[in-house]
Amino acid sequence: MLTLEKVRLGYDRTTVVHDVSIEVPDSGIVAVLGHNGAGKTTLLRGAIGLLRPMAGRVVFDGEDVGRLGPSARVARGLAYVPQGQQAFGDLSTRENLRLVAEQHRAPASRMDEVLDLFPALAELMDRRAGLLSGGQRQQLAIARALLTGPRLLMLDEPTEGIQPNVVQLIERTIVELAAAGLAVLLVEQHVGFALQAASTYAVLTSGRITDRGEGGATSTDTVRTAMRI
Ligand SMILES: Nc1ncnc2c1ncn2[C@@H]1O[C@H](COP(=O)(O)OP(=O)(O)OP(=O)(O)O)[C@@H](O)[C@H]1O
Repeated sequence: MLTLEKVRLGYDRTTVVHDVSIEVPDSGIVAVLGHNGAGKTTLLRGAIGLLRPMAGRVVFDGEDVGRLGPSARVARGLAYVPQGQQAFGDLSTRENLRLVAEQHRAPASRMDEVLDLFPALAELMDRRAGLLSGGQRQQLAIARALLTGPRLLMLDEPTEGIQPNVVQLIERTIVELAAAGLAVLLVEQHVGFALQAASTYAVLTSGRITDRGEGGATSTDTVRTAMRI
């Protein structure tokens, strides 16, 4: 579904991601694992169109989308949940959701499905997003991405800095979404859940892929060695 072909990304004259190739198939979870500063966020920013590739191609459903901006890529079925539980803090949960739903002409049934996934949000519809906990705001951020009706969901460290009970909920939801047919590209610095849930993984070290293979707990030792942990 999404192919990054020898993609080079960076800022001004600094190259951060060096000719990286990654294939995300039509279904299942692909994990990109790497330490802080490895270039994981930069890679996702290139995939969604916040950064233009300096070299290489970003191909989605056979189309080279490398020159398209984020809205055009979202319209084609890509969605991106950045790190840090972003939402419009002054708007309520409902307003945050409605903004996306209206912009993407989401049918009412999609809103119902999303709220079924995150029942806690349904109880917090009138609360300002700025007053939500980190875990609640992360659920809101994923819900907003799902309202765009994606076929591929890209998540940047979705459980970072979140209380443990919500971590489990988010992990369970990611697995459920993937089981229901959504393709997922999950970027993580922690090996545990991401590797276990993934069909395939790649280790990113200083902007280069240093190891890749099949997901699952059996790959843990290989990945830990590749990441030097
Ligand atoms: N806007 C920017 N301008 C210049 N350099 C940047 C910018 N954003 C990130 N970088 C640099 O790019 C490198 C990779 O950062 P990136 O955020 O992609 O890594 P990461 O693997 O996602 O790390 P983390 O887990 O800390 O988010 C770092 O050296 C960082 O300082």
